[in-house]
Amino acid sequence: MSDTAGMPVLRARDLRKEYGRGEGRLFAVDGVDLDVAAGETVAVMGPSGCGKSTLLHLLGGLDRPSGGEVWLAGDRIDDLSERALARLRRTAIGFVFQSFHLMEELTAVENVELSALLAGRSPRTARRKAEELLERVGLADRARFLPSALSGGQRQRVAVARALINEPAVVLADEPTGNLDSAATLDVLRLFEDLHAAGQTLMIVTHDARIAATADRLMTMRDGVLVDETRLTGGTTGRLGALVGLED
Ligand SMILES: Nc1ncnc2c1ncn2[C@@H]1O[C@H](COP(=O)(O)OP(=O)(O)OP(=O)(O)O)[C@@H](O)[C@H]1O
Repeated sequence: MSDTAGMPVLRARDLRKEYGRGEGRLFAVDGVDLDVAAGETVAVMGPSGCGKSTLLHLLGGLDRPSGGEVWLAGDRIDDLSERALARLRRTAIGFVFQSFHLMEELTAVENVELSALLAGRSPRTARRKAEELLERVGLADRARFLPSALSGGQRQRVAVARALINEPAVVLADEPTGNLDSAATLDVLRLFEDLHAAGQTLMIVTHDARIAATADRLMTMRDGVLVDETRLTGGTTGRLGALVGLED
């Protein structure tokens, strides 16, 4: 990686993604510029279909842009080879999805350590780090459970542990609480707040204003473009708890 002092962790310039041709052509992302600083939590909101997931996929190298540039930790990534991009996805970016995307036949600890093994860590190191992370997300006692024996909130916490295991420059979360009830939502939000407090750079796509309220910055998207940007005071669990209405 290049010298990253002062560089945003994530940068997009005139980022575009179009689908289809002719009459059916659709600009899912239509010229997005953004910078996310180290340690910042950014929330992205907007109506269904406005391009939020597409934007996140472009930023995380899950999808190729039709135009524009993506920079991660000082390096341009949109023009990398498939092989280099795959390595980057494994090591520099942590993804959290709405539907968790856990391997059903693997236990919680195996799901978490798999990412470290794929990134080339030794089995012993991968297991140790996976166990530490499960402890950090409050699931030390569920390490040997299969996903089917975990609640939605617990599954998402396993997914967050998995996203963190290779110490990514940024965690990209796409509707991380979209499948969760209020109590589980609060658990996952607390976890994101802990990550934020620990200096993890985070970008969270959400429909949930409570999540957005915990971010440093809220970006609003419409028809493939960022139409508004608001700097927030940054969330705390206490404020969040009050918002969710589940705490004193
Ligand atoms: N692979 C694809 N092929 C064609 N069109 C697509 C594809 N993926 C997304 N789109 C279209 O691009 C637009 C943006 O989709 P995207 O999933 O990014 O929106 P979103 O804001 O994340 O929506 P939601 O909030 O409902 O998840 C939509 O109109 C969608 O139908």
